[in-house]
Amino acid sequence: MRDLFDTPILPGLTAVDDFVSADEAGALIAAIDACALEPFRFQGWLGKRLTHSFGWHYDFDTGGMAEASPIPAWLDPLRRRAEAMAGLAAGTLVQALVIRYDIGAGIGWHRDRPHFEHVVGISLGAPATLRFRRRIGDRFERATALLTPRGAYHLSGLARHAWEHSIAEMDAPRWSITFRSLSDTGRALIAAANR
Ligand SMILES: O=C(O)CCC(=O)C(=O)O
Ligand SMILES: [Fe+2]
Repeated sequence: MRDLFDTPILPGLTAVDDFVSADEAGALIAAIDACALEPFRFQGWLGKRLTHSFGWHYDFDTGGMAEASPIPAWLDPLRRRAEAMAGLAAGTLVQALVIRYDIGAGIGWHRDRPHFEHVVGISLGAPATLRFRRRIGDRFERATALLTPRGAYHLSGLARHAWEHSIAEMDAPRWSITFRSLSDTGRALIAAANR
């Protein structure tokens, strides 16, 4: 994503508009709604956004990773396009998390779990602002990226690892699909847990 002067807003953040067509977006939203969506769970607390993972499931209650049902056929072509957009080899993005944000749902400040490396998100429904912050001494440096409906973004490098991101509570419904690759840390943690 670039500003008026064509410089990236954050190193490691790229975004494209119109990643999926309007027809595809309608079908993807219907397919997400047909998933067994559950409120995001975090240490005994239930979030307002509804989620379902494929490929791998990171459990925020236990801090563990478990294999989940495979990425379904309806997501596979999109995953391939997400890999191409991010310059990743086919088969790299092994997790898909689908989310529905109803009115009043958002996502608080976080960095994605270290088990994962690349993050490619597809935004459906209402536009949203992805907010970024990183602590510099006693203050926060901040940046924002507009997530246009049907657009995609890729987080890697500094945007992925040094900055936190969040989305304010929505005032209209939004759906997202985020594909992730495993990190070396993630592979090591999975191997250690299976020993
Ligand atoms: O909905 C989105 O696009 C962002 C989701 C997100 O940041 C996450 O699940 O870690
Ligand atoms: Fe995230």
